[in-house]
Amino acid sequence: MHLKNDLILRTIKGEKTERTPVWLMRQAGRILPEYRAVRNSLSGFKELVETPELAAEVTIQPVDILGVDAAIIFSDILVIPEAMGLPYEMIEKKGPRFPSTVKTAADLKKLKIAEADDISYTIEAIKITRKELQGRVPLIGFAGAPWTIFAYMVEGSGSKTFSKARAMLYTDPKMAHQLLQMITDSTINYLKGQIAAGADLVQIFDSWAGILPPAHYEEFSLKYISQICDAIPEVPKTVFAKDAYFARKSLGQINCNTIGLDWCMDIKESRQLIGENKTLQGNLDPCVLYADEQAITEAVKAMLDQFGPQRHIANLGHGVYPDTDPGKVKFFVDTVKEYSAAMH
Ligand SMILES: Cc1c2[nH]c(c1CCC(=O)O)Cc1[nH]c(c(CCC(=O)O)c1C)Cc1[nH]c(c(CCC(=O)O)c1C)Cc1[nH]c(c(C)c1CCC(=O)O)C2
Repeated sequence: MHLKNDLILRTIKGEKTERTPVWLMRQAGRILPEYRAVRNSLSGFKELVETPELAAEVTIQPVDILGVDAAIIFSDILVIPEAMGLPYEMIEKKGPRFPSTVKTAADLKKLKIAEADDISYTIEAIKITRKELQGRVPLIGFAGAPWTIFAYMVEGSGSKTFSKARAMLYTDPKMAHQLLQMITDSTINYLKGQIAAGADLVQIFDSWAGILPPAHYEEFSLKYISQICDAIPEVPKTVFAKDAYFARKSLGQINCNTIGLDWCMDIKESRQLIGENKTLQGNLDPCVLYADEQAITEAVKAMLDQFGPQRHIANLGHGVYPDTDPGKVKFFVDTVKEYSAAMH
């Protein structure tokens, strides 16, 4: 389908553009009252994820309301473990929980490699979204990085330390690699399904990258992210490895197009480490959006000046926080558009 706004795709190729594209991680859900309204009409988060028409509706809301330059499909990274045979629950105000976790070889044996068809609700949601967007903006597909998915499958929930998951890397590295490979194969199947359904680009979220020592990061995370990137030549790929400042040089060498930066990563230093051939995405501190408009304007300008006019997709350094005023988010989007247009 012809895209009326392909700023992100041109920026990823390194082309000169009329302004910097902008979207927000976790823009679908979390902040909009319009999302809450849809969500409250259902039994909970999972029902929304599994109802394609409504998932498509909340995917498009931020495009209509905030004016972002891309939609990201409404789903969750945890649909992969579920499709492999390890279901999750989403506990209101607390987050995800796995009633059973992977502890032993017997637990591993019960799992399978997921096919895209096992997550047909999200594949269907992508088809509907794509149709309803009518080419207004590109649609981003996504998955969790194998290490981050592994962390939830072994730990069973969120955690400050993920000590059960990290322990397995020392106590049974062979089993850890087996599980990581199964997650990787499942993720490749799933992302290929998303692309066939109409995703224009994909992002891999390695939310728990930063808790691994650098050598473990290379062995247990980057290796598998790299496999995924190599297996998906069809569309541009973004890798966001939160807190993995130590891995920026290696990330610059894998087969992806864009690297996401969190707000603690120095922009110029990141550009030096990653090199000139990748597009960078990020990286405003999500807390800037609690400040007044003048402070937001100054922070946006400082960010845009440091990234420069090319090979930059403006975003926050992590997902937008749930209690952020949507008006401030809109102001952020508008400010990026206005100031970057002047800069170009
Ligand atoms: C670690 C992780 C998860 N999910 C995700 C990550 C990686 C990104 C990151 O680091 O923030 C990714 C994700 N989750 C969701 C999306 C939708 C698309 C988007 O707007 O980006 C995406 C891309 C919806 C969601 N996923 C979740 C919600 C909130 C559920 C609700 O109350 O409606 C949404 C909109 C629930 C979720 N899902 C997860 C957690 C820890 C939680 C609870 C805390 C929270 O994020 O609100 C796992």
